[in-house]
Amino acid sequence: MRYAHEVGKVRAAEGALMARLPEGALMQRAAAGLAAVCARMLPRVYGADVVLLVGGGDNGGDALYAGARLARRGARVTAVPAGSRTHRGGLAALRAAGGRVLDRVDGEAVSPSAAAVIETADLIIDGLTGIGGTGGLREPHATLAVLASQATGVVVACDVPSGVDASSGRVDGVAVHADVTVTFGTYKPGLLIDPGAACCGVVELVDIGLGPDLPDPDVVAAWPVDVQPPEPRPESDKYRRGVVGILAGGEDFTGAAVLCTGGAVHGGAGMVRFASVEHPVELVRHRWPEAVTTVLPPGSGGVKALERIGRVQAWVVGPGLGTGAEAESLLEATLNTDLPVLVDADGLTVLARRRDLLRREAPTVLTPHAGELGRILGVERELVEARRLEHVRRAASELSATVLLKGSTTLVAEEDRPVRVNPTGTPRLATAGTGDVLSGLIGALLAGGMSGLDAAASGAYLHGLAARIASRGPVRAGTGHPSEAPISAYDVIGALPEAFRALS
Ligand SMILES: NC(=O)C1=CN([C@@H]2O[C@H](COP(=O)(O)OP(=O)(O)OC[C@H]3O[C@@H](n4cnc5c(N)ncnc54)[C@H](OP(=O)(O)O)[C@@H]3O)[C@@H](O)[C@H]2O)[C@@H](O)CC1
Ligand SMILES: [K+]
Repeated sequence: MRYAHEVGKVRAAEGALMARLPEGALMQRAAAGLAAVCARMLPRVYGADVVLLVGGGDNGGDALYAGARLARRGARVTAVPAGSRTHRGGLAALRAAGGRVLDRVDGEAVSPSAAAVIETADLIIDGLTGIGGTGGLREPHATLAVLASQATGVVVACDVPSGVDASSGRVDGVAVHADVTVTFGTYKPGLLIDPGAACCGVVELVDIGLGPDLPDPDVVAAWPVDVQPPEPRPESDKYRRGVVGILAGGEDFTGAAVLCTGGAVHGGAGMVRFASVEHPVELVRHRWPEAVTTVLPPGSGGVKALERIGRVQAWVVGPGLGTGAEAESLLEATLNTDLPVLVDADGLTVLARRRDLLRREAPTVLTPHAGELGRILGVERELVEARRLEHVRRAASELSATVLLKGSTTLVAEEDRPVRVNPTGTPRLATAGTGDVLSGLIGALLAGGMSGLDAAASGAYLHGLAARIASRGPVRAGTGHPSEAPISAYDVIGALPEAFRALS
């Protein structure tokens, strides 16, 4: 796992470690790591034009010491100081190494000479704000951040791209858009969660020895080895591998039923039981003959319906189900069982008015997007998008459920556990029906015996990986990048076997 700690924990660990080290040692470790990454980014350090954007705190100090190291290797280093003060030791080190220091930038008026060096630099180190940054960037930092983001040189953010809130990934206003972020001691949640994550480029972690002093992480992101879907054993039969029951679709909404069932069929379930009214059942039978289907006559109550369907090990309720009395009765019946239940889409709309149904012991997994979560919590969608970590945690705690918040950087939260941030995925996943595939897939993993947190996080991982596999073609000659194509929800289902194989 990649571990991320919020600012308070980083500072506490730093304090404990600094007490055992000579003064300035930690900053030298950070600066050495930063300079080493910068040197790797340049074709030649000797003669390269390097600009340091230097804020008033230790983040600026790191940039100055790293700049001094590059200057000693022959780079032409220019510091652009911003803010009311500048790190003294760092400034002296840069000057001693032959670096140039421009006049301090005040207000919005960045001098033409400062703007010109930023524009033409081979590499820009962003040392405006790190973990000490609070709120939206003030001037002149905001203008400098925009100039850096627009420049043609490589932008390397020191610890955190300035303008990104290190603990949450919030960005109020502008932020530096880096090609590489060199972060010290531990990842910060804001480097893994959008909108902050989108500002980071590639994140490089520099070990400065904080490890032994760091407590449990606040946020974690899986490596492939951390994702371990249930493996069938030689003695497994279809019942022991887990039967997932899907209650989805209606006369008007049939696609969700077919896609959700497809996610479960390719998600490793031993058997998929699908139940709905006649039309979606016909379509599911046609597309997924593997599924065992049940037609629910209109008006059949929830408990009776579950009896007709037969035994399952986990339920998925909601995609395309509608939000009326029948949908509510089915949702209530499944939540009254002692089985794991995943609630998605229309099921979440019903839950928004029936939160009482969530008083249960068995695992409950909710898979909202920002709008659905906003409806359940009674806040605007935009606010959820802007503060994803805060809202997913709040939902998990208030609803006593595992909550998977879909979107760019999908998050999975459970009370008192580190939040899982999904590292896979592609913006091409933002297309109709992919959420239905995800809920079927997670349902299969739940039925296979995974906990709510593991099933949701592993499902998100596999789903995002399948989307990448589906959208990416061969590497384009001369670019080093794979070609890409738009994908459909069906393509994601089709790529699930390869995503599973990539983990084994
Ligand atoms: N912890 C560790 O383990 C280690 C930490 N290290 C390094 O120290 C960094 C933390 O340094 P830090 O505490 O001095 O804070 P920092 O990020 O420089 O920001 C403070 C400055 O920013 C300013 N400022 C704030 N908000 C602003 C805004 N919205 N808009 C504009 N300005 C704003 C604020 O201004 P003020 O509020 O004082 O006017 C002040 O001048 C950390 O990220 C890492 O790089 C490593 O060297 C060693 C290991
Ligand atoms: K920075």
